[in-house]
Amino acid sequence: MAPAAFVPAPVRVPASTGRGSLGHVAATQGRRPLFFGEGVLASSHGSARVVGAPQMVAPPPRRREPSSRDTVPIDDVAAGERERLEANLSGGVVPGADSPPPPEEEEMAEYDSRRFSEANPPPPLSMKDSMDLWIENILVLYGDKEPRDTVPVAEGDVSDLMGGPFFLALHRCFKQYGPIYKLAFGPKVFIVVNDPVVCRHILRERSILYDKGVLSEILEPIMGKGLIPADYETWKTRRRAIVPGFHSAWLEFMTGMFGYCTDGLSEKLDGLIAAGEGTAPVVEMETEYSSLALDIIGKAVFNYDFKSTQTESPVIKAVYRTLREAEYRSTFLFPYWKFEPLNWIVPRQRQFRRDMKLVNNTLRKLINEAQHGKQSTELDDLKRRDYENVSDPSMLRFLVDLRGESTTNQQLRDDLMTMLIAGHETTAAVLTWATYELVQRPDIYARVRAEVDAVMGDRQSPPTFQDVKSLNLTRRVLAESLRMYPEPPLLIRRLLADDTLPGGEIGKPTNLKRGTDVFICVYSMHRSPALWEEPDVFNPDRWLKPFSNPGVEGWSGYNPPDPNRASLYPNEVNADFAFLPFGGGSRKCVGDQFAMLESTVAFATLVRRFDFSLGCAPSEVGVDTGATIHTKGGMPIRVRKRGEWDELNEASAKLAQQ
Ligand code: HEM
Repeated sequence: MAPAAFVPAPVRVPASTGRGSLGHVAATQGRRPLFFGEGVLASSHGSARVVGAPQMVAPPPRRREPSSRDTVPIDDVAAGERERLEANLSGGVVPGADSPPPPEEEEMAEYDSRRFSEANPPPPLSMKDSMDLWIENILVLYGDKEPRDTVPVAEGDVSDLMGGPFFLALHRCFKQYGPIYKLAFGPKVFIVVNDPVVCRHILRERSILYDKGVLSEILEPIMGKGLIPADYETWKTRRRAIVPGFHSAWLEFMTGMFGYCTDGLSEKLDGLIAAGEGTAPVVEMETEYSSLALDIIGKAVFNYDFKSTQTESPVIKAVYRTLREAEYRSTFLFPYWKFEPLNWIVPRQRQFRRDMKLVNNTLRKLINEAQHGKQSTELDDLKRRDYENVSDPSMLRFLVDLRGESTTNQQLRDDLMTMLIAGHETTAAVLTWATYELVQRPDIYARVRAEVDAVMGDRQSPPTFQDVKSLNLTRRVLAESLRMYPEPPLLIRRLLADDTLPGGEIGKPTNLKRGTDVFICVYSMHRSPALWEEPDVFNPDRWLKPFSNPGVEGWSGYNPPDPNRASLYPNEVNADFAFLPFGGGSRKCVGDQFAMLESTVAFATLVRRFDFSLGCAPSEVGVDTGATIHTKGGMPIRVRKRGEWDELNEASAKLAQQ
């Protein structure tokens, strides 16, 4: 791909805390890296061992036309997921893969990627693997060994990376070095990729070769063996059990619950407006969305009403601190909390232990109650359950009742905790940034309002599952928010066998050694001028147009989803891995449809009842990161009763004349 694609473009993001750019370009093979320093980013693991592995060059990725299996009808979400999963689990590389032909046995080295399949995963990394990779990197660093790849090395100082949100620092690197580059901290090397073809390879075609690496180490103390950090065998079993839980009857019932919980937030906003006595209050909406998402996920996952939009309790506080700790830890690439004495000395760690105890006790109680009322039921009967008339419609109940699934209470606790964390801040962030963008575009806001009015008619009740299917622009607004603010902005992987990344946009395959840590910077890919027209502009209508980029190898072009048949929301498949709001491949988010339905219902409900405008200058909204993209100091939104914001009314009037 021509380097011109990476001419720096102004990135329109809210004011960040980031500083300066990373020094100058280091030619790939020449100068040695770089970021010696505090070593904050050094991971304790992450190296590899190669036993005489011949370096293979993968064939160039073929252009892949979307096939019928790529689109998942919303009415059959769980079935589609299961089909995908079963195909993945049935052995061999994931279907649809541009995989090389099977090699001759004697050609295969110990960690040759082609040897492995879902049925025969690569062995976990050992200490020796880590040492081997470190030694190789040190030899390369001192010029005693040729690097095995030609990937540019981002040079600079570690403080350049640490001076603000990490993903923004990576985005600066992306603009300087292109779609694949390396961050090197002495002997510790991270490969950063932002190319759809390479992402497809890592997430789908060779997903078996990549585990969650440092992310698992960080999250394991909180999530245990939940899906995100779980070892492969546990993940395989639990994902099989959990995915069918998101079946369409349950999602439909949940849609009603999303509306019910949003009504709680609406009542609170009504109260604040009334208390303002004529002055529209400025409400910190990031916090409100966070409370709403907590209420929803608590009800959905274990039928627990946090009522956090209305009250505060010790459990809520403990949950929040635990969630914050999970986020805080995911910004550290060195798991210092694994050093046990610190857990007793550092006040933050002591607080964390107390919080975990309280949260675990609450979860244990709920799990015991669910086990008590266990009614072993076939999957098909669970999918036909009359959710309107069951006392506990939660995911926990489903997992306990599912016939043939027997698991420990500890595993259930880990499953629930993982879903609580994974489904909370992510959804809150989508709503926060969608609001931020929309209030700056009264023209689009007026159209969303008109759409919601048209679909809802005179009904005051929240949107239903059927309504969501008609809220086309509203759904595109949320998809566009996820493009501009992907949650999380980075995906983290570690390679478990030697592998060759396809050329992708840089046109050259890249050889990687077992143990290499890889970051997929989704944020950069979603804002790449090579893939998106005016990537920094909020334009929900971009999702209406098919487009393609012939400059990108393997790019088959984005196909807008067909609302009559396909997934209601743009996704990684119809965008051919250029859009990764929920990841992709076998580790794709299990809660994607749940989250999008939730955001659509909440957003439409609020748009119908209130006029939101920004309570400060756009540039005053700063960006920060944990696992998701947060604001630096909140999202101040002026809240008025519907019809009281003049600019929006004018835009609506103009729209009516057209
Ligand atoms: C807008 C909201 C959400 C976003 C943007 C989001 C995003 C993601 C992404 C990008 C991944 C893949 C991570 C990776 O590949 O490393 C993921 C995984 C996951 N998400 Fe979500 N998520 C959201 C909501 C939810 C909800 C509501 C739930 C549960 C109810 C959930 C549960 C999970 C789980 C369990 C995984 C791990 C899947 C696995 O490894 O098999 N997420 N999510």
